[in-house]
Amino acid sequence: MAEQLRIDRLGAGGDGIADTAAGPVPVPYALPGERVTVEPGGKRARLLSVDEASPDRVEPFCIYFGRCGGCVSQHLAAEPYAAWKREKVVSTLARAGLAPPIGALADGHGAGRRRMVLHARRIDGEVRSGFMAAGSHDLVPIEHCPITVPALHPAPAIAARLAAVVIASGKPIDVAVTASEAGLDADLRGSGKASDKQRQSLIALAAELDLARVSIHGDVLVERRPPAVPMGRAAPVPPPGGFLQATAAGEAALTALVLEGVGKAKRVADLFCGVGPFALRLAERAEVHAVEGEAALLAALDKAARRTEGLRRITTEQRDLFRRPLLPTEFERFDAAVIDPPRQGAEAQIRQMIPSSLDRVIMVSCDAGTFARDAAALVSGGFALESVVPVDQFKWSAHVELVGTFRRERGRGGRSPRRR
Ligand SMILES: C[S@@+](CC[C@H](N)C(=O)[O-])C[C@H]1O[C@@H](n2cnc3c(N)ncnc32)[C@H](O)[C@@H]1O
Repeated sequence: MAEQLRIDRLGAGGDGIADTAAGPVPVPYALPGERVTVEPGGKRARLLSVDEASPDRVEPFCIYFGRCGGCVSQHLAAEPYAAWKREKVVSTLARAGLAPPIGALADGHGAGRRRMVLHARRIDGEVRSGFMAAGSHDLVPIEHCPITVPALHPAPAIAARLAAVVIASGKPIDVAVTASEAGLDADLRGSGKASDKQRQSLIALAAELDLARVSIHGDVLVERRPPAVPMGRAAPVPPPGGFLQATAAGEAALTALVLEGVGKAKRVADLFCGVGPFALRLAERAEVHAVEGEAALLAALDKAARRTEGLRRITTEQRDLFRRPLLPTEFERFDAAVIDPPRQGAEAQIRQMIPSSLDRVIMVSCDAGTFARDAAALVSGGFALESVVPVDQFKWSAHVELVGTFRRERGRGGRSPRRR
């Protein structure tokens, strides 16, 4: 039965929250101050109508908003949106006992997302592609996603054509499509091994659709042009489906903060370096040791570094930094370390940094919770958290990236640096 609620606050995931006598009730797409009618049930109530709208409510620009599970906050005006995202960082750090200077939310969206992972499925005999509905396994077919760069607007139709070659009835296919300088790069996953006939059809489609590269489960079927992504003076070719920051603007904002944090350091360790967006730019002024678990990402970085003139020396090391973090003695040759771990953070690596000779650490993170945990460990180990800047790379989602700059406090722990 429908009921009326008053929304009290905006939750971390973007739902409006009504604090009722029975506990908090999350209402997707509702805003603080609004009176709404909802259908209760499950973990979240369903919004039926907004009876008194917030002055912060705006018209969502995407026709799929509310059905597609990608964006959660297109209905919120720009200023309260930025305040909500920044506040997520402020409160998460405060819960870990940290109150550093926190900058304004930096734009990381720019021209839009340069990669999208589309799901493709056969619906009524036709292969369609799109995103999953919020909190469900239902496919919402889309024509184009307006938060991607224009080059990706044809991607849903392309993904459906590629998936149709390998799709078995009922089984969904994921197609990661990346916009590169040389055109679109598509990687298909979920189909199992493709037959020779299917591989030939995909190669023919790559030519028909003028794609730069097509791969299946990371195995390149055809590379018509190397799908390079410029990073400073260099332009690595990321391996199929390999990690890449979601937007060029986000990568630029994160890199600018990394470069600023590293300052005049002459020897820098770049941990969890990926394909090298930081290492390749840092090497324009410092020697870099780049460490990463995935061999294909490191190989792309190494190849780009060797092809680029005028860079300082970049050495690479494949290493599982969860199981085998760099040890305190290994940091003796560096003036600064950059660390950009996956969502789960870098607990083991941070523990080894504390008793090292490092006096500058720049931590990039896509998860405020694990950032707060790791930052608190560094702070109790003798580092000061000098600044944090939240970066909005995944605009209109609930995610926020952040960059923290740490400097060792004088006389607080750490080995003496080796004399050079
Ligand atoms: C958030 S991404 C950052 C990559 C890079 N800094 C960038 O900006 O593109 C995290 C990186 O950590 C790598 N990674 C994940 N687990 C790892 C591990 N246990 N050891 C080393 N690297 C790992 C991933 O392959 C990925 O490249």
